Amino acid sequence: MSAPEPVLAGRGVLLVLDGWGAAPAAEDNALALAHTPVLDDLVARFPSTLAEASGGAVGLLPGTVGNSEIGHMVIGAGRPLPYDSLLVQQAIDTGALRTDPQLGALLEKTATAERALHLIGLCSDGQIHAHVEHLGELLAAAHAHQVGRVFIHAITDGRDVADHTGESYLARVTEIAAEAGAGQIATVIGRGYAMDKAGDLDLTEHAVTLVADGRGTPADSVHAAVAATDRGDEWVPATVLTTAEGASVADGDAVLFFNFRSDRIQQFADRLGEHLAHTGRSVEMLSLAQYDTRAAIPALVKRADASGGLADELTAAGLRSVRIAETEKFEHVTYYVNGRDATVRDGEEHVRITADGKADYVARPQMNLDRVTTAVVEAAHRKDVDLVVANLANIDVVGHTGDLAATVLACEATDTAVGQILQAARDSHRWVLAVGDHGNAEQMTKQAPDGTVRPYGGHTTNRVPLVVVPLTNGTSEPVLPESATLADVAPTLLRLLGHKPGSAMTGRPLL
Ligand SMILES: O=C(O)[C@H](O)COP(=O)(O)O
Ligand SMILES: [Mn+2]
Ligand SMILES: [Mn+2]
Repeated sequence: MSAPEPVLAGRGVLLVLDGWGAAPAAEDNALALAHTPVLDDLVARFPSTLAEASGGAVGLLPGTVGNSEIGHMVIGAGRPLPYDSLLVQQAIDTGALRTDPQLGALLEKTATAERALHLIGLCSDGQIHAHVEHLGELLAAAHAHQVGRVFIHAITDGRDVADHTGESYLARVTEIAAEAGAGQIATVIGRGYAMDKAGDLDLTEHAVTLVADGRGTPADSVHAAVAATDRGDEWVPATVLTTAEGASVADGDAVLFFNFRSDRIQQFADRLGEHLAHTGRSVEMLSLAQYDTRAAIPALVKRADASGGLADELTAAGLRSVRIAETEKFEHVTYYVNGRDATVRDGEEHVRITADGKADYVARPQMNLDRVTTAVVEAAHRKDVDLVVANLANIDVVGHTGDLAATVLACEATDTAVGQILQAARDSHRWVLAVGDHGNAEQMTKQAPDGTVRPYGGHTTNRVPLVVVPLTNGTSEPVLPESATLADVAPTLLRLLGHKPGSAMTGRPLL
């Protein structure tokens, strides 16, 4: 007779610790510096492994840091998904982007009517929202179609790349334009204004009126633009370069957004479209990849299919899930885990914990973790909930500030919350799978292009801890494979729930 199955199927908790990466202890590893007895014990005492969460393992270009969108999409899909940045690069490599009929028609029309083309996007090689090198292909197409006036409305980063690197990326934009034979930087603004996703339209308005109406501080160089603030690249104020004449968007012009990720540019794209329409300007818009804007914007690169994931399998099995996160990561445990599908399926409940007042992550690294934890504990005690899916945002969101001390506090607050959630799971006879969606806090400095080591709040290519606290019959603890990827999470969750992996899943159950 075979040995009894050590792992019992039952109800459980998927706990995503956003930004929880694995790296050796170091003076810039906030997770190692933090006092985290719960997480230390969790990894030491229970079946655990390290999962690939970046590059080709999740559907990104090799060597590319992970991000929350693809991380949660792959956690849900149970397979790597070609991410928008990969699909854009493939379209560039095959020549498909440069010869795209939609792009060609827009450029032809703009050139013939002697109107201007406006390119808007994040100028860095962070590869989370955009890649500055994609500009080269778009500018080359504009040059080929002889578009006479091409204005680049540059958004500076400082969040996905080391801070105070904005000027070097803008210099690269100028080089790219010269190589392509088209384009000049017309305006500069920080992503804090242009890429807000929290609905703060006052911030967005700075970017809208800058690009549409030229409302900004005049500057005679990108150096002057970037130097106009000591708040870093994320908060460069709306700046108009006096070297670019007549760069406001006029009636009949064309706009092309070159961020490949939607979630932080869509608020700006929507508001710009509304502002131009309200001021009687008819402007055609295109986006490099598909956006979730209210008003549809034709996209040059379409999204990969992400259906057949966890959400579909839970529904097919008649299982109920509750999705819990605070605002910054709410879309991740719902829309992205579900494969960028906004359908709220039967048996799926959403709990969004909203912030009370304006977020200040350095001053309040605990964010709203207490209320998130309370909601997770409550859901865990419900017998009608098969799977609780929760994201604790602090390690990543505070990590993005680049402030090491605040991030250490965020890790410690997370540790306490995980302790409470593990206790609730024990009390309610639930298994727990805890996993990071990409790395962040384990590396809080990075060498900048000039060789200096600077604070770094961006993501990493490090593997992420994946730990299972199983329900067992007390015979033996399962052992997880030495290596895994985020694609193995959904098959493992279904196994822990007593179900087989979905037919579309290429990941495998880890126990
Ligand atoms: O948008 C952000 O906050 C960062 O650029 C990316 O972080 P995320 O991928 O964790 O959302
Ligand atoms: Mn994340
Ligand atoms: Mn992040």
